Amino acid sequence: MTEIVSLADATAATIPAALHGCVASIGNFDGVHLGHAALLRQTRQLARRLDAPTVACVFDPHPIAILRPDAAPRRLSTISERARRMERLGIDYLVVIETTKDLLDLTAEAFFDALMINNLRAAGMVEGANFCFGKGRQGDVDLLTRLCQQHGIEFVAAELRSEGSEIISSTRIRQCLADGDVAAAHAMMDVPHRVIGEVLRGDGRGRTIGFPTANIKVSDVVMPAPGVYAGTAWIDDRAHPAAIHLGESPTFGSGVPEQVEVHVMDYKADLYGKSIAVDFVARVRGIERFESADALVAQLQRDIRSCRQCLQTASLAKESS
Ligand SMILES: Cc1cc2nc3c(=O)[nH]c(=O)nc-3n(C[C@H](O)[C@H](O)[C@H](O)COP(=O)(O)O)c2cc1C
Ligand SMILES: Nc1ncnc2c1ncn2[C@@H]1O[C@H](COP(=O)(O)OP(=O)(O)OP(=O)(O)O)[C@@H](O)[C@H]1O
Repeated sequence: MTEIVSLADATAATIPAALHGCVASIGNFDGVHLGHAALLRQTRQLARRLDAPTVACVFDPHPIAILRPDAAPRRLSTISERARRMERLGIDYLVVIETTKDLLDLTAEAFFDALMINNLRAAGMVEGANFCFGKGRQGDVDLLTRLCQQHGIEFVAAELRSEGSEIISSTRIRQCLADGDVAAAHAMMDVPHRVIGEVLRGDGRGRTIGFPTANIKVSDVVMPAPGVYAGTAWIDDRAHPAAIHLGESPTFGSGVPEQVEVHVMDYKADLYGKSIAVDFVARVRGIERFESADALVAQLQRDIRSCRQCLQTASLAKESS
């Protein structure tokens, strides 16, 4: 289990002693994509060699939310989802550092002293070549290498992983989702994009047309572009194939732009009040306005077939990879 440790003030040496002497990596690790995973595996390897615990440090809220609130990106993954993904990579602790203006004002050297030396007393560090730290992102990997040398901390520079011709990053994955390309986001994270929320009562129209939908109130994560998607609904820890409608319902002149409605296939029980996780696997089509409820129903029947096919193809691709 990756244990979540909150650090309200990184400049006060309050981290639990169990983390002292760790091998650490700092970042946002939003989405815990394949680049992050490769880096965190190296963190694990170095920690094995040094017989040390493994620590990933993230900032919450995202630093941009403090520096330029209007430009702050929505997160790909909640903190607990990041911990869940890190568990499989052998990370013992996820330190969540509260981002404050004072913290972001520290020079690179002062930030390193506060977190790595006084708090974590790190034995090792692993970062990618594009890592920056300290006020105005002035500290780079060259400076980090020197600081680690001075303090007898073993430093490993992780190679940057790419997909296609471009480096994988959380920013790139957010862009894929904004374009509705959930399959590309999936390819870069190794898991589909996930939203989690409570099932609320909708207008009840879905049931009357033979396609009941669970209306989800989603937490503050990135939403893919409006459209119809094939996905998986996780109910009580069990996976069910699903057809997802994200956006307004122009046929009925109802709904709101980020409305998530999930038709869980082959499922009959009442879902109201339950919290469910929804994974976006493949995009099927855009939202359309239909001339009648019958025309929508005919399209929904085709959508269900397309969704089943997409899910089968995705699971075969996963098996063969
Ligand atoms: C897979 C799927 C695709 C849908 N596609 C459309 C669409 O293209 N246009 C539209 O107006 N509504 C679409 N709907 C939304 C239905 O209009 C909506 O689910 C229905 O109004 C039920 O809403 P309610 O449960 O809030 O009553 C789709 C629903 C599902 C489950
Ligand atoms: N593609 C990658 N391959 C290997 N390491 C990476 C990759 N992307 C980021 N890293 C490293 O992971 C750590 C955490 O980085 P961070 O969370 O800022 O990732 P990011 O995906 O680049 O995010 P953003 O898009 O918000 O800049 C840093 O050491 C960074 O250099």
